[in-house]
Amino acid sequence: MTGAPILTAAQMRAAEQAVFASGVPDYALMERAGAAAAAIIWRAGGLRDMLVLCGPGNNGGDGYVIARLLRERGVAVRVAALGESRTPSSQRARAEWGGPVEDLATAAPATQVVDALFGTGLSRGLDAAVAARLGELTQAASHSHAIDLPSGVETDSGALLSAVPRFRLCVALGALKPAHLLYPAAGCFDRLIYGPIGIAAPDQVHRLGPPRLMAPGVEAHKYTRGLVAVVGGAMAGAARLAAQSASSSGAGMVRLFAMDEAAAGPDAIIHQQVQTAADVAIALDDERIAVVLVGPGLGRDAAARDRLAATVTAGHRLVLDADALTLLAADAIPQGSILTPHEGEFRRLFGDLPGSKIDRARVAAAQCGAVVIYKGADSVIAAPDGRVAVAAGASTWLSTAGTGDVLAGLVGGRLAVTGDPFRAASEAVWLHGDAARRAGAAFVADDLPDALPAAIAARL
Ligand SMILES: NC(=O)C1=CN([C@@H]2O[C@H](COP(=O)(O)OP(=O)(O)OC[C@H]3O[C@@H](n4cnc5c(N)ncnc54)[C@H](OP(=O)(O)O)[C@@H]3O)[C@@H](O)[C@H]2O)[C@@H](O)CC1
Ligand SMILES: Nc1ncnc2c1ncn2[C@@H]1O[C@H](COP(=O)(O)OP(=O)(O)O)[C@@H](O)[C@H]1O
Ligand SMILES: [K+]
Repeated sequence: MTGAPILTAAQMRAAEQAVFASGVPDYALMERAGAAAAAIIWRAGGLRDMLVLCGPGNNGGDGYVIARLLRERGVAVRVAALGESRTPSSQRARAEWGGPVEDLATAAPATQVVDALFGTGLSRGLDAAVAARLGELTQAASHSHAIDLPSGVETDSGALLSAVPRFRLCVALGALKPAHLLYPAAGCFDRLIYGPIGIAAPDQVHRLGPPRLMAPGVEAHKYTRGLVAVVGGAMAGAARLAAQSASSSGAGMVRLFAMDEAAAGPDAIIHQQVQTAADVAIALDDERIAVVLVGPGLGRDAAARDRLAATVTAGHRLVLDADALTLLAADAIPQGSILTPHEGEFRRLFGDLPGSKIDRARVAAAQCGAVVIYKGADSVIAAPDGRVAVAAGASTWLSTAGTGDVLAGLVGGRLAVTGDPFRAASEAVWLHGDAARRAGAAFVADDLPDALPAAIAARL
C-alpha cells in the first residue's frame, strides 16, 4: 500500500549526508544520480538532439553528468549554463563533460531539453529573464525533461516561485519530494519517473500505493465482514449515495437511518426511517455495528446538531464527513475517527495552519487523534502517529457533486472490514480513484459505486 518515499529538501540533504558518512564520496552520488536520470531520458528520447541547461548547484552537476553519458551513447548533446558551477561535485561534473558550454541567454533550442537549472536548493523564484528562457526552450522542444524538479517549484510546498513551463517528464532523484505530488507543482509535468540512487529514506511519508485486499474467508458472515450504519438527515440523496458506496465496498451489511422514505436505496441496504435524535440513539444501540458514517446529507440545523450529538454519544467508530465537519468543533472529534474534509471544511475545522498540505494534514491528525483525509486533486491521508500517504493524479472528473459522499461511504466500508483507520482511509482513497478511472469521462457520482467491485477485484 505504500509507494515511493517522500522527503523534504532538508530530509533529502540529511539522507545524502548519511550516504557520504558511510564512505561514499560526494561525486560518486552525483554520478549515480546522473546515470539514473540519463537512463530514463534515453528510454524517453533516444537519439534526438539535446540541449542540457545547467544551473550553478548540484542540480546543474547532474546535468553535466547526463550530458556526458548521453554523448557517450551517440546523442548530439549541447550544454548551456547559467553562470559558473559553485559546488565541488558540479565543478568536477562540468570538467568531466569537457565539451563546450554555451550561455543560457543565447543558446539555440533543440528537440530535447533537459532542465538541470535548480532542484531542491532553489531558494527564490528564477529571475524573470531566466524563467522566460526556460519557458521558450522547453516549448520549442518536443521532449522536455526536468531533473529532480522543474526549476521554479518550491520543493516542500509545491508552490511555484516563478513561471514554470510544463515538462513531458520529471525524473525524481533518490526520493519523491512533496512538490512531485502537491499542486500546483504536480501539474508541471505529464509523467513522473522515480530514479533510485541508493539513499535510505525515513519511512513515514509515502506516495499512496495500490492496496492488497483480501476476499472473505470461509467462516465469514455478514456481521464479521462489518456492519456500517449511515446516519442521514435532511437531504436524502447524499446519505443514500454514501450508503450505496459502503454497500459496494466489501462490508457485510449497510443500514441507512434516514429521516424519510425518499432515502431508500437498493434492496441490499436496510433502510429505516429515524426521525428524532432519540430514535437515532435507539437505532445505534446495536453492538453489531462496526462503524457509523455521519455527515452526508445530515443538514446543519438544530435537528441535525441533535442527531449528530446522539450519533457521537453512541460511542461507535466514526467516519465524519460533510455537515458533521461543519457542526463539530475540532476538540469534539472522538479519537480514532476518520475525517474527510475538503479544503473549506479543513480550514473551518483547523484554521490556517502553516506549512505544506502534508504538514497541515499531519498537525490536524495529531491534534484531534483521528485519521484525516484532506481531499482535493492532491489528497493527503494523515494518521495521528505521523504516517502520511499522498495521492495525486486522480481523475479530474471527480470534481463533481456527490463524489465526496461516495468516498465517505467507501471509507466507512473499508473501516468496517479492516478495523484500521489509516489502512481503511488509504484503501478507500485508492479504490475511489480507481473507480473514477474505470468510470471514464463525464461520469456522475452515482456511477462510481458500480465501478467499485471491479476496482476491488483488481486488488485481490
Ligand atoms: N548532494 C548531492 O551530491 C546530490 C544532489 N543531487 C542533486 O542536487 C540538487 C540539489 O543541489 P543543491 O543543493 O546544490 O541545489 P540546486 O537546486 O542545484 O541549486 C542551488 C544553487 O542555486 C542557487 N540558487 C537558488 N535559487 C536561485 C535562483 N532563484 N536564482 C539563482 N540562483 C539560485 C543557490 O545559491 P544561493 O541560494 O545560495 O544564492 C545555489 O548556488 C538536487 O535537486 C539533485 O538534483 C542529486 O544529484 C543527488 C546527489
Ligand atoms: N480536480 C480534482 N481532481 C481530482 N480529484 C478531485 C478534484 N476535485 C475534487 N476531487 C475529489 O473528489 C471528491 C470531492 O469531494 P467533496 O468536495 O466532498 O464533494 P461533494 O461534497 O460534492 O461530494 C474528493 O474525493 C476529492 O478528492
Ligand atoms: K531542475
